[in-house]
Amino acid sequence: MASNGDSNASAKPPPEPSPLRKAKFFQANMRILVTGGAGFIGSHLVDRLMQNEKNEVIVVDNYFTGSKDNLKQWFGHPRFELIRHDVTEPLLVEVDQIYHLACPASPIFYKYNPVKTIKTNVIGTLNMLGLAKRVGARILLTSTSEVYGDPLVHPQDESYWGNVNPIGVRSCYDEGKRVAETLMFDYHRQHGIEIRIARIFNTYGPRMNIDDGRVVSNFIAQAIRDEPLTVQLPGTQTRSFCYVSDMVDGLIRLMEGDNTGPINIGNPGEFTMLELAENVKELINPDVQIITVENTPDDPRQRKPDITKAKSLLGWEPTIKLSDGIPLMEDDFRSRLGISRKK
Ligand SMILES: NC(=O)c1ccc[n+]([C@@H]2O[C@H](COP(=O)([O-])OP(=O)(O)OC[C@H]3O[C@@H](n4cnc5c(N)ncnc54)[C@H](O)[C@@H]3O)[C@@H](O)[C@H]2O)c1
Ligand SMILES: O=C(O)[C@H]1O[C@H](OP(=O)(O)OP(=O)(O)OC[C@H]2O[C@@H](n3ccc(=O)[nH]c3=O)[C@H](O)[C@@H]2O)[C@H](O)[C@@H](O)[C@@H]1O
Repeated sequence: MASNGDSNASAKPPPEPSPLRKAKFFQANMRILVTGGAGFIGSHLVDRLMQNEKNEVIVVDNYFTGSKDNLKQWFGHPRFELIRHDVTEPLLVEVDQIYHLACPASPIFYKYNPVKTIKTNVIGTLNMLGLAKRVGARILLTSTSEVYGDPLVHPQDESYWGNVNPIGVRSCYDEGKRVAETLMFDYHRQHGIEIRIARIFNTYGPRMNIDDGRVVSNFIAQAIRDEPLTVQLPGTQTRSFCYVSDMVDGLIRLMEGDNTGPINIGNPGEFTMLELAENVKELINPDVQIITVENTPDDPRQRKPDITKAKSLLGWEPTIKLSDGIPLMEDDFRSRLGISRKK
């Protein structure tokens, strides 16, 4: 039985998986559902899952922030299926594992339609838990460091309950994810569902939307286009940036391991936004200007994961440092923007 590393919270055994899983001559693949699989992290996760020829991957996505383009390498593949579907509606598929990522992640997108963001987090997670219960699937939720709000404890470990504004403009996302975590544990305790919760810290890499609005994609696109890097005030706020391949590795280890979580997955290297801008300037365009602009309400002032649990329970730690990850992302952005390096 899985544990959260501290105690065994489950009251019931998990539901039986499909009888096919125990069939003597069963040859078929592990069927894996990835919600939000057309998005940034989801599409990289799909690439990794598809490398294992025992996996069949089903993606559902409503394309709000994701794109079919991120998955075009798998179109027509016999082990791959893509369904346009909104997770706020029930879904009937027969699967063994569910990676539940569907949710807009960039603040400008999750604040665009906050009621829909809440519905996606609450009703969407409820629907995916209902599916997990019906078919006996293991389900992993991609929660967020935003459950810690504007943290008063630094770095953040999983035992910290957070400092979250329940009525602010970010609440649709951070409170939404907190309720999603609650639902996961209630289904685990009440129905024995096998759950996994990853608390993801800021992740970056190729395939982020160029106009995504998140800080790394903004700075890289601005540096390539020779536009000033917009550091939101005060500029001393910190974030810790994890390269997407490390993130995907952590998510798969969590899914395959024996611990429910929540487990922080992120890179503990901590940077102020001014330092990040200086790094991007140095690596991509030493002539670019750095300017300060107004910030948005409730922006967390500091963020850095304590990854002791990920190290000890998953044997995971990040391998790619920011100065190596930024050039990899620059290559992708340059090819999509059609702007080559200056000679
Ligand atoms: N990238 C990060 O730094 C980060 C940090 C913490 C948590 N997360 C979580 O990881 C997950 C993926 O984030 P991402 O950065 O890849 O974001 P993303 O916006 O690129 O991907 C989210 C995907 O979900 C889809 N989606 C949104 N609402 C949906 C709905 N109602 N029904 C079906 N599909 C829907 C979008 O179209 C998109 O393809 C999200 O759950 C996010 O909260 C990401
Ligand atoms: O890791 C997480 O848990 C969360 O991190 C991000 O949220 P946030 O850290 O606010 O992401 P950004 O919008 O990239 O902002 C990071 C910092 O950069 C600053 N920023 C942003 C954009 C910009 O152009 N300039 C700038 O200085 C912001 O003020 C903020 O302090 C993600 O977008 C969430 O989906 C995710 O859940």
